[in-house]
Amino acid sequence: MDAITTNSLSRRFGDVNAVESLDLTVQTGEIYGFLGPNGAGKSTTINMLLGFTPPSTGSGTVLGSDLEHESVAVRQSIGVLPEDFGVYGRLTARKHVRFAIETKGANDDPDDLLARVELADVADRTAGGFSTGMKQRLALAMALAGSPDLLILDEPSSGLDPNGAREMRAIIREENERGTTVFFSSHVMEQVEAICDRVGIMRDGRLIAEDAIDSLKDRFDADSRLVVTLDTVADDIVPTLETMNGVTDVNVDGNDVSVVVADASRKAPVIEAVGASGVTIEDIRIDDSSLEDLFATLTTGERPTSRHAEENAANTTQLIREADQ
Ligand SMILES: Nc1ncnc2c1ncn2[C@@H]1O[C@H](COP(=O)(O)OP(=O)(O)OP(=O)(O)O)[C@@H](O)[C@H]1O
Repeated sequence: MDAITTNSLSRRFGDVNAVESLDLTVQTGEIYGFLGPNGAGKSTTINMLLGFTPPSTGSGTVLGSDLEHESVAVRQSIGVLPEDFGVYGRLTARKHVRFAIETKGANDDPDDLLARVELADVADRTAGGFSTGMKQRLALAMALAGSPDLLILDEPSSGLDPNGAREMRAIIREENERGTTVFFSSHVMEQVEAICDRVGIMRDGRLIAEDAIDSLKDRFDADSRLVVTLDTVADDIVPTLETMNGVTDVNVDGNDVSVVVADASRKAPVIEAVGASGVTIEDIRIDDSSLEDLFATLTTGERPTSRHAEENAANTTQLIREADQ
């Protein structure tokens, strides 16, 4: 049995097709990253999986239960970290987790779950005063109650500092090793690339690509970037490289010449051409296309150049900064 299946699942809000004809299969035991830019339809999909938002058309199952007509059974059997988790301000962290355990009919020790998310020290504090990251950790502890077979996490690293994000990844891996299927949405590519078996990429309500990350990179013929550090950068190096077959972009930053090649086999001729210009090569670094570049390619329709990749990296940094605040 697959953990999640959807069949032409669609949801309209007025004129907006938030999700359109979504056919999704999440296999039991995998970590599936559900990607897409803001407004792509990720949360609407998750809300339909959880029975919070009824589909306009289409159907689906979660752990074998119908998402529309058996949503209580669905929510009972899975662990959920919702997008906007609201705490009960006057209840302690322990009471939150105890409530989740009771709801699931489980017998976990609340303090064990709080320890897993590094909140053991604040178990007796009321959650109203928790920071965004602490609330996110508390939500994760609640999602883990009852050792669910499926975790559905909406932007799990949102609000977490880099340490928190790393711990979140470690918990996801541990749960997965225990046999839990994990479905999580994100627009922070680094999170996804680090832990997912497969990813699905949404754009404007549609699933535009779905595969293992390496297969996606191969399929979309992802770029490779080569950074060559020289003792001096000759004036004619950029025009020489730009006219070479397979070179899509050249940039100079100090003594670094960054060259993007559309096909990995074009790297060697680039290095030869640089060497033949009479300068000394001090270092060579190869940066194969990251998921960030691939994401930009698929979700903006543009083929990313180095500049785009830098902007994407800056966006990621900005997201992480925002998450830290
Ligand atoms: N309750 C609603 N009423 C009206 N429009 C909605 C509603 N919920 C979602 N939408 C619209 O549906 C589209 C998809 O939104 P959704 O929240 O699913 O995207 P998302 O991929 O989760 O985005 P984000 O990464 O920003 O959370 C957007 O255009 C959004 O404005």
